[in-house]
Amino acid sequence: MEKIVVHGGNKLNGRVHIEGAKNAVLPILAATILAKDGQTVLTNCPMLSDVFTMNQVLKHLGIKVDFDENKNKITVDASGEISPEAPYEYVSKMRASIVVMGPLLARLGQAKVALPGGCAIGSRPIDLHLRGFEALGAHIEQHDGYVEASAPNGLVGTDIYFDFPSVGATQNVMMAATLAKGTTKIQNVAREPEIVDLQKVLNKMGAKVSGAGTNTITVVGVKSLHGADHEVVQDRIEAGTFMVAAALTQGNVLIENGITEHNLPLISKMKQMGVKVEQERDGVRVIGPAELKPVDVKTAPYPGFPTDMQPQMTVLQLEANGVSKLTETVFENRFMHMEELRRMGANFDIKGQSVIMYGPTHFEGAKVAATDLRAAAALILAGLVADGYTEVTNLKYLDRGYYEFHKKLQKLGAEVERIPIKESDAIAND
Ligand SMILES: CC(=O)N[C@H]1[C@@H](OP(=O)(O)OP(=O)(O)OC[C@H]2O[C@@H](n3ccc(=O)[nH]c3=O)[C@H](O)[C@@H]2O)O[C@H](CO)[C@@H](O)[C@@H]1O
Ligand SMILES: C=C(OP(=O)(O)O)C(=O)O
Repeated sequence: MEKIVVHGGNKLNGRVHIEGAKNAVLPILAATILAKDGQTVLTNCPMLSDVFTMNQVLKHLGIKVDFDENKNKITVDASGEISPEAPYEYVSKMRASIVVMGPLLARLGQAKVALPGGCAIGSRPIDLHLRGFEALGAHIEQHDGYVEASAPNGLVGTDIYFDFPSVGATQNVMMAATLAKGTTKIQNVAREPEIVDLQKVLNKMGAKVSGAGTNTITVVGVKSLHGADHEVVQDRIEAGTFMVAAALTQGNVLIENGITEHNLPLISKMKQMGVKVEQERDGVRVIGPAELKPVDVKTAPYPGFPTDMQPQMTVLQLEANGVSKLTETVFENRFMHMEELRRMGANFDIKGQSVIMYGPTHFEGAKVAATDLRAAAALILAGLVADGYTEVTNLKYLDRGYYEFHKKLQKLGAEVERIPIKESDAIAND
């Protein structure tokens, strides 16, 4: 086991390279299940533990997967016989594996996937996914911790309305509909850039999907799909995390090839706080001010403020001079990082879905533990501006979504290292 040790106080300066998006590549890997012919070649794939887990899921299904890590390239060949079952060992490691269900059901007329269960940020049910499959004509049964879907005569296109624009349900149902008979219209869908990226891949594979990025997606069913080549879209959450790092440390950082339009809610709030954000030829430049102004933020589905930037944003708000509020509307339990930040000197009250923060904070280095992926990033960010040393443990969460985070921070001038945990420390962390 390892920990990250940060010595705070350095301003970040320089350029940072951003990887392909975790939340785009995972559903795209699931989509490769649909290709009965040919290979799918994905480039700009981030080297993250979640990506390795999804590769394992595909391999378990009988699909050939080759990850050329030097080239960030994954080649998938799903042309042979495949199995309909994704077992608990894999699904429990990563909730996103539930998105294999739509492609399996579409291709095989059946799917058996372990129920993913809850996680640190909330309960995360899959009722919207299942209702979508049922509307397409699938029969659903749940037993022994598994959900089984079957449609022996194939799925049939229909009109579907989601009560909430769930990202995973949108992806799962749009993939299921690609091979359905007739047309499927899905309303109140998620509009995230990762949904747009999935639509691009599906269409390259021969599907007829339109509307991604709006609140209605239309899928005209086709007979079969084939492999395709695709470059995965940039990770807007990794980009946003480095934007916050620059703003927080009074730094000056160029986010290489940053896609401003994917981070508008974050950029708008940072500008209100006094941060300079400028589009340049090579990317987005972020310059942190001497003093941050307080702001109120509310998370919402895209194009609202992303919940995946919420923990990082709370660190920036805590550093601001005055009272800030953050309201979390997407997940019911995403303030776990706040108590760790309290150990570093943060002063705040949690009232229902909101946290009221009293800045500016005099962050002090402490031993803290990550509770989930973005919490891990937030604690490291706080360490960048804390007096003394901050030690962050539970890095398995960080590795789900950030590739060599400490090395990228080092390159920008932070004093940060990743080192093995001594046995005596590990006991304290159990
Ligand atoms: C791999 C991936 O892309 N993960 C992202 C995806 O997760 P994920 O796809 O799981 O997120 P959803 O949009 O589905 O979930 C959002 C909310 O809807 C609820 N819900 C969802 C489905 C359902 O059937 N019933 C239901 O009630 C969830 O409990 C949650 O409160 O979108 C989230 C919201 O932007 C992000 O935080 C995650 O990083
Ligand atoms: C919550 C996240 O991911 P996942 O849905 O994969 O847990 C995230 O990326 O912040």
